[in-house]
Amino acid sequence: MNAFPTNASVLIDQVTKIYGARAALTEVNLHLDPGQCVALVGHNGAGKSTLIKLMLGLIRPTHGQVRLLGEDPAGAHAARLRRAVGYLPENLAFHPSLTGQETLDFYARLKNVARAGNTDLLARVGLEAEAARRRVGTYSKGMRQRLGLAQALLGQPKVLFLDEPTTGLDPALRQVFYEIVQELRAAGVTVLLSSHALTELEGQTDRIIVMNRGVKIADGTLADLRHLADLPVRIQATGAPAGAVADALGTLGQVSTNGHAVECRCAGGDKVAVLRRLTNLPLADIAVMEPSLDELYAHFLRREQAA
Ligand SMILES: Nc1ncnc2c1ncn2[C@@H]1O[C@H](COP(=O)(O)OP(=O)(O)OP(=O)(O)O)[C@@H](O)[C@H]1O
Repeated sequence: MNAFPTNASVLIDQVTKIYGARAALTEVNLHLDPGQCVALVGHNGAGKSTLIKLMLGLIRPTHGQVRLLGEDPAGAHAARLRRAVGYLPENLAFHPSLTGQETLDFYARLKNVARAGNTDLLARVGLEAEAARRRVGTYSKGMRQRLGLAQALLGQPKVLFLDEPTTGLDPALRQVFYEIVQELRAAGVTVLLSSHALTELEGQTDRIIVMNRGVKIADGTLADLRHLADLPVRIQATGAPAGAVADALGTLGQVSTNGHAVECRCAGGDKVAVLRRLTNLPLADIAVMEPSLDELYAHFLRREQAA
């Protein structure tokens, strides 16, 4: 475990998990630090849920070690450790005849934490008194997801695992959701969220871990992943003819037309030089489009399949 920082909230050290003849995870190494929001992305069956279950101590690795807040999450102190952890599963089913307040009180008892702050916790996730008094059976998908988040926040966890937390939420609610995640991160909470919604993760997470068929294939900040992938940057310019743009760029980039704009593609390392040349032209507007997380993800998968 020496390669990992000692203050990491979660350590996954050379972990392999085998079910029958199938390896769900193969020699995975990763660590999550306090105050970090990390996205775990990958296709269906990539091993995301298996990783979260290992971190929660719900299953044990076939090989390797898992540490949660410095301890074995499936070891002797599992019950105490779980109080320091919040988990929002992908599909959380609540009893329809309980109210929101009763549901949260029920989970507080299960987790053995005080119920005193539950009304405030419900308000924090946007379930005010009237909503908290309603039966969960009458809740919208968004309200159920808010209640799920409140359940995960019980006991002020130090580590939070959120499995596909924004699926089915409208954009406004997603915004609220990410605001809460930012507050938690600022308070030093470690947040791991698994998601298929790559575009919305941009700007919300400190790091992105890409899984494919049980193997970690990329791990870094968006800037790290962009640097590693070295995909072309697209620059759209309007107001100058394509010929003039192509002449200005020479061999620095490829030029095509996209509607009324001229699009230049260039290597990330040539971006600044290309912009310098373009700004000598009488442009009306210019936009730089870095490779999106979707494009990076597709790139890492392609690279893996080609290997
Ligand atoms: N309890 C189990 N028994 C047998 N195989 C399992 C079990 N749990 C997971 N697997 C297998 O392990 C692999 C990884 O599954 P996992 O659920 O971790 O993927 P995932 O990335 O969470 O997928 P999804 O996005 O669909 O939730 C898959 O091939 C899956 O079929």
